[in-house]
Amino acid sequence: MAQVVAMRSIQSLFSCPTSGSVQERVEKLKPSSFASKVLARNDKKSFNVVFRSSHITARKSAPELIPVSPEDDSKLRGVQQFGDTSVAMWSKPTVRRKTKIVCTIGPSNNTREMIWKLAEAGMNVARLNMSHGDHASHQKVIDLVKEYNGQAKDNVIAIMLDTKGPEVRSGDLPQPITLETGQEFTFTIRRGVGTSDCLSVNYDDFVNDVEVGDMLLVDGGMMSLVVKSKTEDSVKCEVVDGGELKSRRHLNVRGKSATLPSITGCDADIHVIVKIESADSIPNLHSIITASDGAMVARGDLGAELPIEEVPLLQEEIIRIFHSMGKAVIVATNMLESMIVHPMPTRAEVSDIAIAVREGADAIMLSGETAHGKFPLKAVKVMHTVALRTEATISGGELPPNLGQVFKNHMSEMFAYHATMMSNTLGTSTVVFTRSGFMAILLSHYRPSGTIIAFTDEKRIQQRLALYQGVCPVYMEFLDDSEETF
Ligand SMILES: Nc1ncnc2c1ncn2[C@@H]1O[C@H](COP(=O)(O)OP(=O)(O)O)[C@@H](O)[C@H]1O
Ligand SMILES: C=C(OP(=O)(O)O)C(=O)O
Repeated sequence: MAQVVAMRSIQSLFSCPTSGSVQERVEKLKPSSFASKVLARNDKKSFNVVFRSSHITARKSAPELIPVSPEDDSKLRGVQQFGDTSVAMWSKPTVRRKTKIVCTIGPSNNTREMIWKLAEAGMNVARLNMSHGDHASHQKVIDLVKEYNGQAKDNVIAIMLDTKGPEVRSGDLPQPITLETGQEFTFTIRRGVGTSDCLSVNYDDFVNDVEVGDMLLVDGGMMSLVVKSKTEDSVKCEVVDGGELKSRRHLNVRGKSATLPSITGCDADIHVIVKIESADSIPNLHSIITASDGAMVARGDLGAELPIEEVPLLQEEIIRIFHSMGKAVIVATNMLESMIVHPMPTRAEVSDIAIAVREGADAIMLSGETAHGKFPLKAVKVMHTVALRTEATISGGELPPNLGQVFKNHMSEMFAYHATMMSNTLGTSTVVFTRSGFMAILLSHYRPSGTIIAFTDEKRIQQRLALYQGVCPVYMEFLDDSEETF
């Protein structure tokens, strides 16, 4: 069953003035005087009550639940007011953030308390990087997310397993070592080596793949070494840019893709998101799209294998191509890197988030910022606020160019297209009833201005839909008679 209904959204407490001049907006954004601060605090109280007391039902209007901490409420009121770009006849569409946030789970946030707090702060997808941690620790996180989902009515968290794919990594070290510029350092394919001048790599063909003169990049270029000589099992290098080398770091050869075996098949009923991380994948994007449900723009590895100046162009291109084919795209790596150690992002990082949102990414990702950073919650809140603010400036109504050619199901596309048109014109949310998730994904593809509230009778599908731009997935039991369900 898949049914689409255009639905009017609650206006809640938000007022909707027209966008105003830049000067007016700047005035509004200036720090408030004491009097207005007191007012804002009083406002916040009622604002919270209204938000927290909303529930989603099939018949009632859509709720205005925003996964955000209470202290952000006053800021968000501002966001809504300044971002009214709606062309809608009746009202401004909902202010729920559409771009989803992926948080990598690691030592900084793998507790029950932190998973709950991250979810409340805006996490939509929990990512487990299988290159780190062990199965038991990942299982614990999966159980915690399931527990959270079990008690959260309408804020479900998807789980993304980042499998140990075809990547070259250095081995484990008892403690980080310092590489000094100019020193000799050896990588070996022998297992279990981890001293101050020699370290294992996890890839047996490493010695065959690299050549004398190649530049090896650690963590996408945080450190680099030039290859001086090779033996049967080792590669002797000289450190060009030194630094602190920790366990299990990414290794790339500048400008080369490793000839690593890739995953060839998968029987499980899972969504497959491919990581676009090698130079080799770029000419093959079209076949990759067909074989996957979406893509992650792995900017770290991409920027190591290709010249860094190509990364923003590739990001835009990958988003465009995957989106035009109706597939999800996640923009990953370094989005708020400085927040691993600082409580405030750089302005360039804020711009980076805004660009990914404007380019139409379904999701934006935090890696070390949440996995081992000092400010995981603050990082999520920054991402949430910047995405929401940016989305408020994007006018809806632009349709993907290849209408009727993506999903090969013209009737569904027609429904999705016209529902999007209607909801944009009326300034409403869209409600869809979907068993497989297909119709919700199709609607997301058209990027309506309002939220897509997707009711499904499959918990698995509800979780999966959490990744898609603009989709608010809600579980409900469907009755045999669809009239009764509605
Ligand atoms: N499950 C985990 N256990 C321990 N540390 C982790 C885990 N997941 C991530 N980390 C830490 O967070 C960092 C950033 O995560 P991520 O970007 O996924 O890793 P990487 O860049 O190594 O591929 C990792 O380098 C690692 O130090
Ligand atoms: C996302 C990436 O991979 P990882 O998290 O494994 O560093 C990347 O290379 O950008």
